[in-house]
Amino acid sequence: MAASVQLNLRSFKAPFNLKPIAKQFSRPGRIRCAATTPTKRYSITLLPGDGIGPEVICVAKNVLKLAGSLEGIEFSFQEMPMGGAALDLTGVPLPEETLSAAQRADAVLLGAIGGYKWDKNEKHLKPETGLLQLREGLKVFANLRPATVLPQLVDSSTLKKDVAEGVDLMVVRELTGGIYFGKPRGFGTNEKGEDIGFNTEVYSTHEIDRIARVAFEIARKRRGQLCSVDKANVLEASMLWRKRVTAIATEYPDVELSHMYVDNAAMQLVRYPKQFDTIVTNNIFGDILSDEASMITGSIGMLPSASLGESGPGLFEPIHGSAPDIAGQDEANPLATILSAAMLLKYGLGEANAANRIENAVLDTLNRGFRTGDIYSTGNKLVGCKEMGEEVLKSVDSPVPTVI
Ligand SMILES: NC(=O)c1ccc[n+]([C@@H]2O[C@H](COP(=O)([O-])OP(=O)(O)OC[C@H]3O[C@@H](n4cnc5c(N)ncnc54)[C@H](O)[C@@H]3O)[C@@H](O)[C@H]2O)c1
Ligand SMILES: CC(C)[C@H](C(=O)O)[C@@H](O)C(=O)O
Ligand SMILES: [Mg+2]
Repeated sequence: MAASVQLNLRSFKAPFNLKPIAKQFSRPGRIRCAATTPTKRYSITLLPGDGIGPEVICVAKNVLKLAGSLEGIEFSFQEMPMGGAALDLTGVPLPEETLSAAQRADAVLLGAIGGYKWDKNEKHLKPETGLLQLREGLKVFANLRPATVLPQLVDSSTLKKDVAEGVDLMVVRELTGGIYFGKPRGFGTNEKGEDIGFNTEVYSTHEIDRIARVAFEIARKRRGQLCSVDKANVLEASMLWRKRVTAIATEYPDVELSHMYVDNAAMQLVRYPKQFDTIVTNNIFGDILSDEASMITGSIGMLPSASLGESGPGLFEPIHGSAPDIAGQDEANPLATILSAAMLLKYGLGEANAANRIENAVLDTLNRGFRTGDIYSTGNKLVGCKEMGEEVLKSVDSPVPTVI
């Protein structure tokens, strides 16, 4: 039973009132036959990808399906190839059919992509390039990566209990700009005839302003503190970042803004993570800091994410990768993907009740002592990916209190 479930799920509350993005939270769903069957129907594009991707997606799909059905929601799932799986099948990491299926869907749930097999591929034939093309193609510029230390998992944190306990932060990562997409980039030769590789960190005012506004909106709905992380002591793109975030702050007098250099932020995250409420940062710093933040919570296998744009479907994925070292062994922790499905319901479809069912079920499963290897501590029940999924399904099925 989930009656004892207690958690500050602040990180999961719909964070925006930005008008364009807010549409995604209130999307009513399509009524198939309103008079007699109040079933809401949504189409979900599933992109299992590579490595542990298909394992965690299989589990999360079942959880999504059950939580939806208990709230009168029916899903039609369309599974499409992506990443290495798509390379093997079609020769490209993001086939046009996959992108257009994702664009047409109500929401997209991705497992993970990548693996040793494709590591030496040319850039345009890497699974990771497909992921960047997908994010760009869906125009999902705002990547929300909540990191919450669940009371049940304090002992799984690599940090001391008193440092980890109560951590509840949100990394707002800019996702479609910066060094990942900047030009020029490529390979060449320098004046000494040596090979060089180069990338460009570039941000425009527009790109910074829109992600800053998303972050301020989120901070406003959380504890009212926003820390902008940059490298403005060295990088021009960060100098503009700091200037624009400071300018946008005037629209949010109720939010307390601070700035921090990324090297210090990396250190502060393990020194005293409770100082952070909402962090806003660029694409690459957000990638790195969110992996770091995940370990405070116990495992990278716990962290979900939501990537949202101004319109169109959101993209929901765990922050971890394809974990080739444990792929195919039923060892993966599926909770990050299950919690990403909860974010899909809440942020992508505006279905907060079904999302709460999933979040509560995850807590209930942890309360009942089930743990995959990455979050295992003595006295708990060690299970694999599939069994963890089955236990979450049992918890979804039982009555759960609504989380406020
Ligand atoms: N969004 C994505 O699809 C994504 C994200 C990160 C990395 N990648 C790709 O994944 C591949 C592997 O990258 P990596 O090893 O640097 O990162 P990774 O996140 O795949 O794995 C890092 C470590 O965390 C563990 N881990 C990750 N997810 C786990 C889970 N759910 N349960 C238990 N343990 C888990 C792995 O076993 C590994 O030891 C690379 O090809 C990389 O490009 C993809
Ligand atoms: C696989 C890679 C392109 C991706 C990123 O860097 O964004 C991953 O690390 C992530 O965090 O989703
Ligand atoms: Mg990453």
